[in-house]
Amino acid sequence: MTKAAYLLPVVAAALVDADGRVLLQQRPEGRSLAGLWEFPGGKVEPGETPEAALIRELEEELAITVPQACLAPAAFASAPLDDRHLLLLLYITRKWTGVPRALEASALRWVRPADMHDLPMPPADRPLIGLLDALL
Ligand SMILES: Nc1nc2c([nH]c(=O)n2[C@H]2C[C@H](O)[C@@H](COP(=O)(O)OP(=O)(O)OP(=O)(O)O)O2)c(=O)[nH]1
Repeated sequence: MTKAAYLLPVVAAALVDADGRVLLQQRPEGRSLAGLWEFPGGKVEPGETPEAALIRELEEELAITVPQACLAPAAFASAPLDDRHLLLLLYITRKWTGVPRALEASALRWVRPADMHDLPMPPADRPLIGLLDALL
């Protein structure tokens, strides 16, 4: 059996608009995976629930507020990431307050899942595209 690497829990959101498009953000220069298009979110801090972490990240990154009841667990990804092992929990949300602004990302873009195949995304996100397409 392969020895498990240190698990890195990350939460992310597929914000879905009325046309079934999903908000992606571009990781800025100077960070790991720079230039790639990702789902907004980030690392779960020690002592934080996944949902609280996601609500915090969405405020910090996009200046939007999402009620916990509007976060629907949807899919996950499991992939090696450097010397750790990423466990990415993806939630779907269709309701939030505020207009998303790129406070940390270099750009935002609304994309249909079928069109995500043509965008550079982190390798862990690839299996999530088909799952999202089936769910939306
Ligand atoms: N938010 C988000 N992170 C993702 C996705 N796919 C993926 O591999 N990741 C990785 C990138 C990061 O290593 C980690 C998210 O943590 P973070 O966004 O808070 O990371 P960070 O830039 O602050 O820190 P670092 O990676 O530069 O060390 O998960 C995704 O779709 N959304």
